Amino acid sequence: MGNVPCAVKQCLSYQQLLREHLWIGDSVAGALEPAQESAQLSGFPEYVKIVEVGPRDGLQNEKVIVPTDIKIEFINQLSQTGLSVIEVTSFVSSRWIPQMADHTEVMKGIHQYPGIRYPVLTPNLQGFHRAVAAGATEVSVFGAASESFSKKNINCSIEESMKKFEEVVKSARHMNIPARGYVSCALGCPYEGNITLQKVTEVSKRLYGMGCYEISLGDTIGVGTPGSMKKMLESVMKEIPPRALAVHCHDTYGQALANILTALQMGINVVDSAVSGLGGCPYAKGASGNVATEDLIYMLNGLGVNTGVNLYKVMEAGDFICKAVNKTTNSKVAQASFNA
Ligand SMILES: CC(C)(COP(=O)([O-])OP(=O)([O-])OC[C@H]1O[C@@H](n2cnc3c(N)ncnc32)[C@H](O)[C@@H]1OP(=O)([O-])[O-])[C@@H](O)C(=O)NCCC(=O)NCCSC(=O)C[C@@](C)(O)CC(=O)[O-]
Repeated sequence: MGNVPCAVKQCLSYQQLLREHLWIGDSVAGALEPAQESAQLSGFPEYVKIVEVGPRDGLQNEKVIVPTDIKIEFINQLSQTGLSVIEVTSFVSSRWIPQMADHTEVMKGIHQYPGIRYPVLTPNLQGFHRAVAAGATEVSVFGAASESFSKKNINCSIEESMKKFEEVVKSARHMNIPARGYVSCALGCPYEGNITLQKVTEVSKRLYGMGCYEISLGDTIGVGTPGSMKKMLESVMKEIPPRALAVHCHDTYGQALANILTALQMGINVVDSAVSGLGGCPYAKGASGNVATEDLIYMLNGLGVNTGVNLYKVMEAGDFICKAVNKTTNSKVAQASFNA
């Protein structure tokens, strides 16, 4: 878009610019548009499912409470992008996470489109029952491989958390509600530093064994590297098949895309990300946002991997939420596109 004259740019909305001029440069065109089947590179999955966590992980750490109608509009916009999974909110204590206090209103207010799943976080039975009453049809329990993080985040030990999660997953199963499991601190803990591979594997195995259909391995503080990601996955994959694993990478040290690439090469085909790279856990101080969905799609398009997601529409949703929360996007792709 560098060759679009400035005067022209000012007359056009960014949507027009995106639609009409962004793909002028041949070098980026291949990655902005979904790849042709023939462009598929070997060694990567044909399709990657993106789990969009922006409305939940992306917003939970925002200090200023985002109005409920903005959250609903944000989720409704994301539903128009081709994403098949959008994590919408958390049924947690509003004393712990004030930003998620409107979980019921958000859940009831969004338009739930057929074919799209809208999971929510539920740490215990109380949260689960409230989520179901609000219309949730998929839930996630969220544990940690670090004792200290578990206590800080959900106020109980790993062992205690497993008992609560078992109750949730059992109840979910009786109601035919799929349950996903998170393992935080899979590549490092803000309180304990290194976490052993054995512990990450053990917690993952327990969540999988109790009936979580997918285990999302969280680099909560974004300290992982392709090397540590590889070792961690090798260990976890001894117990859980790759098709039941996802990666959830924060980008604090700028390694998220490289870590995801490593995971893809190892057979993972589910990746969590947040529009505009929003996000962070209030109990993981200093950690930056998730990998930006825009950057992930750009990379996957370039690899010839199908996601079914429209990058332009995701950028528009990212622009909407960034303006609403008065933030600049952390997505490099969005920055390059809007500033070009
Ligand atoms: C887990 C709790 C609720 C335990 O909180 P607690 O204080 O230990 O709970 P409790 O069972 O002792 O009950 C105390 C009070 O909390 C209430 N309570 C109890 N449960 C609920 C509930 N579900 N919803 C609403 N209220 C609840 C309960 O009713 C009671 O209210 P009171 O009688 O005092 O008025 C609390 O610690 C909490 O809410 N923590 C927030 C955790 C959180 O949301 N963290 C961020 C998400 S995790 C994350 O970001 C990481 C991830 C997933 O993205 C992956 C990665 O990056 O690694």
